[in-house]
Amino acid sequence: MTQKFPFNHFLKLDGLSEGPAAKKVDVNPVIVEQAIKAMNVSAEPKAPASEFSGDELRTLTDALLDNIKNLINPNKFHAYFANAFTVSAIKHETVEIMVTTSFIKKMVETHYPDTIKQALFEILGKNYGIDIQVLGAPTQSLSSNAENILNSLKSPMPSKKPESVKNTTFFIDELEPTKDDLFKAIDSQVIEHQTNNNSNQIDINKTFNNFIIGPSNNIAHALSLAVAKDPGKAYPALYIYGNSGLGKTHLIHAIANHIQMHKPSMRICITSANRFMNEMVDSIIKKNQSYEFKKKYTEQTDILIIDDIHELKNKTTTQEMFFHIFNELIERGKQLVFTSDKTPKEIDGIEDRIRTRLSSALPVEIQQPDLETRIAILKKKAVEKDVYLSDDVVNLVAKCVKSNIRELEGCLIKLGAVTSILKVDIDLEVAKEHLKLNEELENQKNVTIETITKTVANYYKIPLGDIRGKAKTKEVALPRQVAMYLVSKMLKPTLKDNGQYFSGRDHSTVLHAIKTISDRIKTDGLLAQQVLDIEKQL
Ligand SMILES: Nc1ncnc2c1ncn2[C@@H]1O[C@H](COP(=O)(O)OP(=O)(O)OP(=O)(O)O)[C@@H](O)[C@H]1O
Repeated sequence: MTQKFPFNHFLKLDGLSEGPAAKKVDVNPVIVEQAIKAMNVSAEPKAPASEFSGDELRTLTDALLDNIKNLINPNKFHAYFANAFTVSAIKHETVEIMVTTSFIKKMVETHYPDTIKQALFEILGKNYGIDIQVLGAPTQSLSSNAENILNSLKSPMPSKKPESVKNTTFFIDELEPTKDDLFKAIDSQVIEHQTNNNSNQIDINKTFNNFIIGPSNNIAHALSLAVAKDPGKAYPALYIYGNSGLGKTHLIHAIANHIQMHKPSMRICITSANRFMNEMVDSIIKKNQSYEFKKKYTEQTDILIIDDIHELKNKTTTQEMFFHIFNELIERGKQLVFTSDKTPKEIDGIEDRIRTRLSSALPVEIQQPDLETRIAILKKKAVEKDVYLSDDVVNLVAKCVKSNIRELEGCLIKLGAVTSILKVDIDLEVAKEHLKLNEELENQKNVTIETITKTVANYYKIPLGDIRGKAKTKEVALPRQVAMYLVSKMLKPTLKDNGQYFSGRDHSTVLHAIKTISDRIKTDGLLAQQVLDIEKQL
């Protein structure tokens, strides 16, 4: 063997084998030795075996980990190196490295090749290439014998060690197959969050205070608050509708929490259409207590809130009961609130008399939140859940997850779990990897000042030239302001560039337009809706 680097030098370094980088675990040194030897047996007859012995490779691994530990963030070191990384061979000018999962291989290859090469240079005094493989994955140079031994290393060590190896310790904890378990733990935290549904009781965590308001939900929020402040009076029946995960359930719990706090004597009944049906079936069929059931909802309820009312479809007996309860509560001046993912017209399988009752309620839609609202929601939830996310990670997630706030929350839960379980900081790469986000795809939607202004012009049915031109009539003034507002919001150009496109208007005109529209959409529901519709088309 030709010694091509000062191995003797680094073998003499003090404390290498005691480096804090790796946790000590008990392993069978005979198996380890066999594994390392086997890894060096090439399936290709011409490929040379490692130029170094198992002991030397182990010492090199320790030295490398010690060195890398000083070069990178401790959390990242813990996640990608401390329990996951070993030098398996050195052939010619290349150091072969084994890691425990393909995710780690990808992260190390993407982010740390230079760090590893620098550390190798510092230890070995010369430049080496690196070749990273996943432990247990078939590689060209591993013989089947080596794979068998690696597999035996990956399975848990027998709890009883042979007498001869007691008290022997090596730094081989990268062989513990724990990463999969960790990822499963992360997934299960997300699933637990998604399926946690307590809507038969008032959820004290869903209040008006932590409901973020934006153009997509400001009217629903305002009407819900009005109902909560003056139940049974302002709007005796409110019907909140919109797609899944946009905050309907949050709002009904906010109403209930507000009433409970400010009018504690009022009796609130919050349920879902399915629970209402199950309770009814239970009380009528099993307990023969139809009267008690009806009494509970008519005489003992001041506020009846039913989530997912569309679930009444095709349930004739439940619809019948609901019809009577609805009428009686309205007659008594009580408050009713419903949510649904459909308008009353769109619900199939309900009787006309139910449809007309539901249609008599004040309808209000919650729409898909815009980017700013999504960012605000993420930031608020991150603080609530004590997960630190940098602004660029928040922006990335909000940009990629558009249609559902529950999904946005799911991302946050996942990132929180990644931080606490894998002990890594969340940066853009980690977020993209774990959430499988593709920012490039989002960016491919080529929104330009031209496309925004054309979309506004089409929406208001006026020629593009008029919006960009000098005319100051009422018909074009508002669309032009909307266009300037959207250009500023979506593209963030300078005020000068923004005005330039609109016949060279100056920065104060653009500033005035942006302020006018952003102020007005907070109070003018119609305009808020128009702006939202245009944004959706872009
Ligand atoms: N504007 C908002 N501010 C803060 N959190 C929100 C907002 N909108 C929705 N959320 C949160 O998003 C999650 C999903 O919302 P919610 O359960 O109210 O949706 P939904 O419209 O009732 O959906 P579904 O129809 O599937 O029941 C909840 O955890 C809720 O707290």
